[in-house]
Amino acid sequence: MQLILASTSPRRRELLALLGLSFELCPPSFEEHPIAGLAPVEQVSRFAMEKAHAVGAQRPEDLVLGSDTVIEIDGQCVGKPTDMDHARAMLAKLAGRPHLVHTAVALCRHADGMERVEVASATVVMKPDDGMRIERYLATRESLGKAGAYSIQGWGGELIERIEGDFTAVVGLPLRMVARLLRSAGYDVPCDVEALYRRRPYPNWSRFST
Ligand SMILES: Cc1cn([C@H]2C[C@H](O)[C@@H](COP(=O)(O)OP(=O)(O)OP(=O)(O)O)O2)c(=O)[nH]c1=O
Repeated sequence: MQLILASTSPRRRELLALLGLSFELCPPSFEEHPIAGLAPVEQVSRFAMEKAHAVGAQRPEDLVLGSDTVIEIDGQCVGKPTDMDHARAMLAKLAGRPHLVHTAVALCRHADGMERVEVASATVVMKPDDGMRIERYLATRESLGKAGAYSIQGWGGELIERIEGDFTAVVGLPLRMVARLLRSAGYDVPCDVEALYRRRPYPNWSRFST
């Protein structure tokens, strides 16, 4: 049984590789169509499951992992910015306050109908904008392609005061949860996950670990 990561995200590929597993990458053919009125946790679960099933339908014997990350603030979902102005508006909204980052992990295997999905949520507290911090950050061009328009593992770390929760959930793949889900689906994960969380071998992980 092959493990497939249904993702185009380099961050998810790097994070899953930290578990020391061999896996194949398959981009899901998938478009995010948010459903109005759906709570952010339900929305993110649906997207993760849809990504997993988009690949699972082509590879019925294999174990497919899909994931999705959204930000929640004031009960609303914030996804990825469409352009730099959108990124600026997102960061201004997040500045000086806490928000939630939800990352869903979905597993499916079409051959036996197995599917499961779970969400890891972390709180991220942003520094207030000092009139320059956001503009300086936008100049790094890191915002595009990132939920909430920032990258905690990159220069975006400068925008963040602290986090409460799993750092890897903020980056886009909560590894403790992934290992547990894979094991519960009968997949061998030989990695010592707790030792990995003590070593924190990813940019900014040690800085923000809780
Ligand atoms: C908040 C945050 C998000 N992100 C990224 C992780 C995800 O790639 C992205 C959220 O968008 P997603 O839509 O969850 O994923 P994606 O389109 O990038 O990749 P996939 O092919 O798996 O659907 O934001 C960071 O890299 N760092 C962060 O601090």
